[in-house]
Amino acid sequence: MPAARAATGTRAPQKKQKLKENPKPLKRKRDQEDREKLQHAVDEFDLKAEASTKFSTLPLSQPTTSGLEASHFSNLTDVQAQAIPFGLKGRDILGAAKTGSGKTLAFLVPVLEKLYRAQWTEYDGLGAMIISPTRELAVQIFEVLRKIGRYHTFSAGLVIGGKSLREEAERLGRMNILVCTPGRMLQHLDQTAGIDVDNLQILVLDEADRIMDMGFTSAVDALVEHLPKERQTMLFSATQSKKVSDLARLSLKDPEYVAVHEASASATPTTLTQHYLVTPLAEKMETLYGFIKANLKSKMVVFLSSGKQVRFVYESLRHLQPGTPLLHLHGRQKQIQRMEITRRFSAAKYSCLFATDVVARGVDFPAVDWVVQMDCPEDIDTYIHRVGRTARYERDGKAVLFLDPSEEVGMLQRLEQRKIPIHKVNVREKKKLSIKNQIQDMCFKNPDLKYLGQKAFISYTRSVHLQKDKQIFNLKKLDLDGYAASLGLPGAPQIKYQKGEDIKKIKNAPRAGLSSDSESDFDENGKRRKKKGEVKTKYDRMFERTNQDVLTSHYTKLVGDEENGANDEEDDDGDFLSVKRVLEGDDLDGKGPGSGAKIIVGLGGEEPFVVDSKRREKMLKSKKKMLKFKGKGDKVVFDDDGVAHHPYRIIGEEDFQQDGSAEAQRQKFVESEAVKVKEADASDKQLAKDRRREKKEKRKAREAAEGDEGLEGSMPRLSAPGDGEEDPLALLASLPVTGEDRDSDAEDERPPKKKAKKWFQDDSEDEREKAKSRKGKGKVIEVTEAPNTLEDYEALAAGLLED
Ligand SMILES: Nc1ncnc2c1ncn2[C@@H]1O[C@H](COP(=O)(O)OP(=O)(O)OP(=O)(O)O)[C@@H](O)[C@H]1O
Repeated sequence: MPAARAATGTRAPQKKQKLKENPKPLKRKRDQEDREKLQHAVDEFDLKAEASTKFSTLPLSQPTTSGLEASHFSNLTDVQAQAIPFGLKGRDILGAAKTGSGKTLAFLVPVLEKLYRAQWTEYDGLGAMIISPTRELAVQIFEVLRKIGRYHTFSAGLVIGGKSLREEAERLGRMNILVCTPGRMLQHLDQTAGIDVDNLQILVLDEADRIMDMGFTSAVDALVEHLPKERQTMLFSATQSKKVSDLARLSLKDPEYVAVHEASASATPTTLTQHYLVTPLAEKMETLYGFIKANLKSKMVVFLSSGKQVRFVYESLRHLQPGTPLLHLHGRQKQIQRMEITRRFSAAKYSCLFATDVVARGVDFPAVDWVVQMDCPEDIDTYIHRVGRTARYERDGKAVLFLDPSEEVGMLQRLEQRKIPIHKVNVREKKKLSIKNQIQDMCFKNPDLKYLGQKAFISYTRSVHLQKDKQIFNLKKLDLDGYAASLGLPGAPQIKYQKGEDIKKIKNAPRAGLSSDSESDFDENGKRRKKKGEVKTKYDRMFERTNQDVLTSHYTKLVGDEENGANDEEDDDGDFLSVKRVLEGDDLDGKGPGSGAKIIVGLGGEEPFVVDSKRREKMLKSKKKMLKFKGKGDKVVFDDDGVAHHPYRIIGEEDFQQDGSAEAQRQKFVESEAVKVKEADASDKQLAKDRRREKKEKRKAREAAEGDEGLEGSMPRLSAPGDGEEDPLALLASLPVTGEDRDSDAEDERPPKKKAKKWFQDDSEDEREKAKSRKGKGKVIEVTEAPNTLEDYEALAAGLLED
């Protein structure tokens, strides 16, 4: 079939040409081959062979290799060398390695490789989910992912809250890899349409033991419910346990247990030097201050047990200006603030950061010299993670733990059990700096600080009370009066405890309302945004007004923030214990309920409302209860002019008849209205007359002014003849009129009204009239006839030039 052959013959070169023009199919083919080769290399990779020491010896894709090189990662750390090969082979992993040993790359590299080999694209939905217990850590993981994944084409997102749910949700549908915190992610899975997790290939839990702690478990359980069972799962932490219940929950299949530090003597890095010192609770503030002053040329993190402690210590030491930049970070700060503080501390050479355990895990601050544990950690895992903020990746670091004499024995036992090498040091008496009086003085002058001190006291004693390990934590053995005095308080607040709470549960509990889009309920100043349809009363607005004096902020905390329950940290005591307010000597000066004194609020009722007890504070929150203090109020109606009147009332028939018969009353009404109309008519007429007269007078005045101006215009006044004196206005009068002046004088300059044309006048006559009127005012070139000859034009031009 020659025709057919011919046809193929002609088509073949065309196809070749097309391939040349469009190299995409060829590239795709090459990529496919590369991927197949890579998969083969991974399959062939011998897990039993001697562990690799360099990334270049691992079967990794070109984009990952380039990303690692560009980020200056070439040698593998122990945990990476052990975990990455298992990860590449798709095995589930339980990874435990010391702090700062490089666990992040140990899971990020397998994540990138798995999606690369699966040729993951934006249309395949979510391929990998990495869960972190804190926002700070999530941000950090995301940054490392961005660095090493820069040559890949995957889309990656960070889901940690801080933005409105809707804003986050819009982008989620397009992501291949998500780094998230458990609560927020669960919220999206429950509420956001369009997230496709059915294809999820790999799930990672960083700081897995923390995520599996009380408080997060239910969120993780619910989250895992949404995910497909067929997936690879990796769990990493510096303090990992093999708890079977957790593995079952996450449906790990025959997991590989990568425990790098088990072989070593200690669970902490060898480059870390660890000390403890015994200082009574009442002297902790002074010991800390002395320590900071002695290490001004250091970068240190000081761990405290609660956000309130952090705030008080930060605020009071800030006033004392120790001589190094102070920063503070805790979980109740706004996200943007937390990120900014993290950035500033990371960039600082010397600084002191007061923090809660929100940065105890995973956060990789560069070059930290000291970790100070001012409050004893709740357990040894927390101790290990806290001290792990220094001595990271082959660097040296030092740590010191402050212990009350009552905590020493118990804590040392626990540390010994975990083979943690720690040495006792003594505080040099010379170096101790007494700041008690200064703090008391500051609290006396500054009620805000005193209020923070009270809160710090309460939260500290509460945390000790709630700790499970009673061998270490024993409230009865603590000198609480001395502690209160060290915080600048005149006496220890009396506290009532409630039973049955768990400190871990409280610490890990997601912030009330945060699981909803609560963060969007607050504006950047931390004020609660008005919800749709919510009516604000005068009373609400009154409490929103801050900065009028220090006490308003106390009230905002007491009333506003307790209401929202999430914005500030001030609001979570009440559930577990309550402070019996004692009217203290120095509180009788009216410093607000925070200090046990009175506040008087005027609510429009007969008597002002006096807030002098907890019960009355609570009453302020109930609009219903406040009604009786607000007075009764009268009903009024407003007329068209906005004037208030008492409303019309229907009177009884007897009363009505007293004023005469209905007809008589009607007549009377008509007459009275007629009189009113007549009066109104007379006043209207008078008004119209007055207006006419006014107009007439104005017109006359204007005409008179026009007459004067005509006269003046013909008499130059530069030097008034005869008077011999220079007129101060003369120069002004000779100047051309400015635009503004012209406007204001527009009335006067209006051309005289055009006379009606007489029947014998033609247009040329009209022109002549105009010219005549202009003659007196300046030079006018009179053109009697249209120029005809060259001479005519020359004469005209000469005239114009002269002008
Ligand atoms: N292969 C490597 N080469 C050089 N530096 C590395 C390598 N791997 C990790 N690092 C660096 O070591 C530091 C600690 O790494 P990473 O944060 O992953 O530790 P970690 O084991 O997760 O610590 P933690 O238990 O505290 O979370 C980081 O600054 C990181 O850049």
